[in-house]
Formats: sequence, structure tokens, C-alpha cells
Amino acid sequence: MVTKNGQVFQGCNIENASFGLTNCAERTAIFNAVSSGVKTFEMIGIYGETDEPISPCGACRQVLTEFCPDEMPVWLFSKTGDVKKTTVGELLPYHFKNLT
Ligand SMILES: O=c1ccn([C@H]2C[C@H](O)[C@@H](CO)O2)c(=O)[nH]1
Ligand SMILES: [Zn+2]
Repeated sequence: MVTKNGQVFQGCNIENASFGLTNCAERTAIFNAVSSGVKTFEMIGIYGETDEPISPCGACRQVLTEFCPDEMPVWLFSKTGDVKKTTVGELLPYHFKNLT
């Protein structure tokens, strides 16, 4: 995750024996930044050991929408170097927003 002021916060998949509690790399990176007091983001790159560019799960998409603007670039990478560029808003259209 690259912040507006040029910092880079990394994340990794943090697995748990109770699978649903696993924290994906994307959310780890966001929480890493937020827990360091940084909440303005420029772009995120997501890498997977996959044949196709990896795609974030629904939970990470929701968290991305809450901390990042819809137009923020999201770069998806595969193990072979293929790259796909998308945005937070494209990944989760019509997303839930806090209305209060
Ligand atoms: O089969 C899979 C698919 C995705 N991820 C994780 C790795 C990384 O945290 C995130 C990327 O979206 O998903 C896995 O661990 N296993
Ligand atoms: Zn995820």
C-alpha cells in the first residue's frame, strides 16, 4: 500500500486455524498503515503466487472502499509478472457506505 505522502506499508496473509479469522495481505497492509496513523492512500499492489493476476476477496474489497477513494488504482499481479489495473470502485460497485 502506497500512501499519499509516499510511504509504503506492506502486508502478508496471516492465517488462522479457524480459517475465517485469517487476515489477508490487503487488510494487513491497510491496518498496518492505519495503526501507524496514516489514512490517505495513493494506490495498492496485490501479489499472489497465481497464474492469473490475483483478485482481492470480498472482505478486503469492503475494507478498501472504507479507507480509499473509489478512483484509487489497484494493481493486481500474478507470479509470472502479468499485471491488471483496476480501481477500488470497479472492484466493489454500489458498495455499502456508512450513512451517518
Ligand atoms: O487461495 C488463496 C487465494 C488468496 N490468498 C490470499 C493471499 C493474499 O493474502 C490474498 C490476495 O488476495 O489472498 C490465499 O492465501 N489463498
Ligand atoms: Zn481478502
